[in-house]
Amino acid sequence: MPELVFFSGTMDCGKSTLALQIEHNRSTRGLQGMIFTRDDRAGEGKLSSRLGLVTDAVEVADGMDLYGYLVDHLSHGGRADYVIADEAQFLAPEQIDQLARLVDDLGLDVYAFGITTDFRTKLFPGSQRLVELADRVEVLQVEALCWCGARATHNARTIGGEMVVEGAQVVVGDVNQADAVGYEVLCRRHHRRRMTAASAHAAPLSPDVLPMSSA
Ligand SMILES: Nc1ncnc2c1ncn2[C@@H]1O[C@H](COP(=O)(O)OP(=O)(O)O)[C@@H](O)[C@H]1O
Ligand SMILES: Cc1cn([C@H]2C[C@H](O)[C@@H](COP(=O)(O)O)O2)c(=O)[nH]c1=O
Repeated sequence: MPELVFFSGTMDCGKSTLALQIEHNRSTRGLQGMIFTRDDRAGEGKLSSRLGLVTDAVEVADGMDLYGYLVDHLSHGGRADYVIADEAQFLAPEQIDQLARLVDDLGLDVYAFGITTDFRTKLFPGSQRLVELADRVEVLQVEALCWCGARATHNARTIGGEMVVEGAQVVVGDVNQADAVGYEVLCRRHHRRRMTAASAHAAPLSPDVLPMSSA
């Protein structure tokens, strides 16, 4: 049965890498994918991973009908055996419905990749719709870690290393941006306390650091 799968996790946990691996494994077996993305850091029409891999993709615009785009592609002699949608948190809820329709009406597997919540821990509308509609939600196996060593579960936005809690929901950016607006993944405890690596290291040593085993 074709499926709509939502692969989710924090920033920097390997979502785009997995998207590229799925694409590689299928394309080397002669299958052809339709790859959608939106606002990838590498630029328009790109799906990129921090491991250095990049592939071309169709840049999704506001109001673009993803179901209509596929039907048009197929009716003009194009081929698509499966669909990948990266940075799916940036898609509108209607576009997620269109992805579900690709599964149900065209019988295509659709693999969507994205972060679930924003820097204020609020759901992105596209991710909310994916949680509502997906056949499966898969949390990535590779754990991103908070500076304290615990599993990172939340995304913080930072300016000069300090966490901020106000601003637009969408600001394209990256982790490890020391000076500019950037992002850092944190465990919930340190997200709640607004403790980034920079602010924690500026503070006296505290029990917030996980104990290290001497074994
Ligand atoms: N130099 C490196 N060596 C090994 N793995 C790396 C390196 N740089 C990044 N990675 C891996 O790539 C992951 C980020 O992959 P990426 O697909 O860009 O993440 P996402 O799309 O979830 O933001 C990191 O969690 C890490 O596992
Ligand atoms: C938390 C958060 C993130 N973003 C942006 C920052 C990046 O451009 C992407 C996430 O990309 P990744 O491949 O998962 O690292 O989302 C944002 O716009 N708003 C936020 O709150």
